[in-house]
Amino acid sequence: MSNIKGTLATAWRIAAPYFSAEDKWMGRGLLAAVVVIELAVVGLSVLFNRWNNVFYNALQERNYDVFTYQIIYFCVLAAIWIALKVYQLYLNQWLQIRWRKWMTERYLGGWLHDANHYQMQLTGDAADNPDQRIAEDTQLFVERTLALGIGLLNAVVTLASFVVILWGLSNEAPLHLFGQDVPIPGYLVWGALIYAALGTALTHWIGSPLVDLNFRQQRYEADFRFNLVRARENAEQIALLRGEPAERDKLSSRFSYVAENFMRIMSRTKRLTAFTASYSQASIIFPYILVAPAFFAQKVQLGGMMQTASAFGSVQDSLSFFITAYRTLAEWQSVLQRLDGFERAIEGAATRRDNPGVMRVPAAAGGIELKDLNLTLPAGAPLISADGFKIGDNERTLIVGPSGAGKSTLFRAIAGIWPFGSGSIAIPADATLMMLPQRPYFPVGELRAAIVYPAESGAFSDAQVAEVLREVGLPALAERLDQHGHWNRTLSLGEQQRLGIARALLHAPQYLFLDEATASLDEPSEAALYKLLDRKLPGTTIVSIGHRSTLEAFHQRDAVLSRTGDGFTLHDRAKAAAPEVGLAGS
Ligand SMILES: Nc1ncnc2c1ncn2[C@@H]1O[C@H](COP(=O)(O)OP(=O)(O)OP(=O)(O)O)[C@@H](O)[C@H]1O
Repeated sequence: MSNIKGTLATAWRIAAPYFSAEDKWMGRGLLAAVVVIELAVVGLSVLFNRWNNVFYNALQERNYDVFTYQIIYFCVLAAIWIALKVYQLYLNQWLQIRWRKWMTERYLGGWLHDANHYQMQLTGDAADNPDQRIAEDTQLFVERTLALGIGLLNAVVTLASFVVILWGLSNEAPLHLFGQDVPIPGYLVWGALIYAALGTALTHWIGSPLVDLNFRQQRYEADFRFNLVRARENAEQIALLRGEPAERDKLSSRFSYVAENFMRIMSRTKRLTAFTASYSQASIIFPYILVAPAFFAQKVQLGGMMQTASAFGSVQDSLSFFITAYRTLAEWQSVLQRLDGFERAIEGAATRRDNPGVMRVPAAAGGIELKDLNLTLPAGAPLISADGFKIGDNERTLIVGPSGAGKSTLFRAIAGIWPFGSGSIAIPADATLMMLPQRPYFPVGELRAAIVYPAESGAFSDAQVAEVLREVGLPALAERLDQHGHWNRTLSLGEQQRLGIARALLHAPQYLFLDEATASLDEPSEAALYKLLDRKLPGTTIVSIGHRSTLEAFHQRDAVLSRTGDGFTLHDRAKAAAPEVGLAGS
């Protein structure tokens, strides 16, 4: 019971916000229309039920006039029923797409707000495969919630209407056993109730493992898809390393989880279907068995018996709602669990972002200052400490240190996406920062948009883009600005790094952080790019991470991460006299 309450509370938490959002009037209006149509459909089924009585009596009495009248009456009812069904589906789908659009935008907003998506990945929150949650689960949630909600409404209203009819029919055709009337008021209603209650309990008993199995199935499918995408994205590496057999084994093993779990679903579904199919077949003859004694004792006409069978069928259908909807319910519950986990993961990421261990505070003066900073890994192991380390405006600083010391993590903390640790990073309010990694990201699409990312495609003129391309040594690309492509795949890493510098030149941030951003270039090209940065971005503070000693010449200041205890400490290194070819004054 508490499980049902919990599930309904979760469903409400996920579903309700749409109906009080900006689109609420449209959403409520469409929902109301769908509900009203459903009620009208139930009303029609009551009329159809009465029609049974009159129609079959006319047949029994061979009354041609009543027969033809009833055929015409049936056609009118059927025409109205068809129109209602058509519009019910149409309006239902209209509501589905509006609701889903709203939910998708909300989830995209939460997931891609600040660095929530990164935080969720960092801590491995219970939100594997967000793509599946946003794309597939929202669609399933909206569709299944409406199907189940409307189905339940239909079941309740049908039950109420037909219980009354069945009660009346029980009086018309009293239970007749062994030549005697057995006066049980509403015995047809009780018969239907007992029959459905037994069926529901057995269905739940057989089908309950399906909830968990469906949940797992979705996860295995998503894992398999994710690994296929990774293999596609890393095709070159896999081909160069001749990693195909390893990939094939890995993918086959992922798929074996999909197949094994599916086999379990199949065997469970087989048992469930065997039961539900027998149950629904039995329910066709069950009412005749109940009424037959009264019919053969001439206590009731053929029409009465047919009406009873039809009413019994309706009561039976509505009471068996849970049985027929069991698979949908199981799937719906898994979808609920996944969306709930996703919403919680977004909330968790937002809470961590709002209460980070590492505070970013506005710097009173210019520059960036690391105060009593202790960065840790997500699990709490110490990584870097730095206290009173200040990077002055316009300064060019090179940070060196052993691999894995935490240099990139320091950049992440300065960018505000690494919350683990303590202390603070003072940085001017509204400062513009740009991080250039070793492997810059270019969205798939037009080259122009890939270069100016994350700005809009038209934020810079073609002349500006062409100019920086020429300066970074890629003049040929200026001819291809309109071309669509997967630039991370087609351009060499060196070209990608040049494009990264081009992006920095266009955006001209106040603070530019280069994390081995020129490491794939030869030393003369790297030197040329650093000189270009110095010339074109005179007001920009530059902090670089690099392993090459030749980089020192382009920075006024060297900082080093050296091991102290379990972690590393950031401190200045006395700079050896370097030839004046560097940025400062070259
Ligand atoms: N999300 C994470 N979860 C756990 N450990 C992490 C995570 N991200 C980074 N690390 C670990 O933190 C340490 C520092 O990583 P970081 O990338 O900052 O090193 P780095 O000094 O930039 O190394 P390199 O010079 O090789 O690029 C590494 O040991 C890395 O394995």
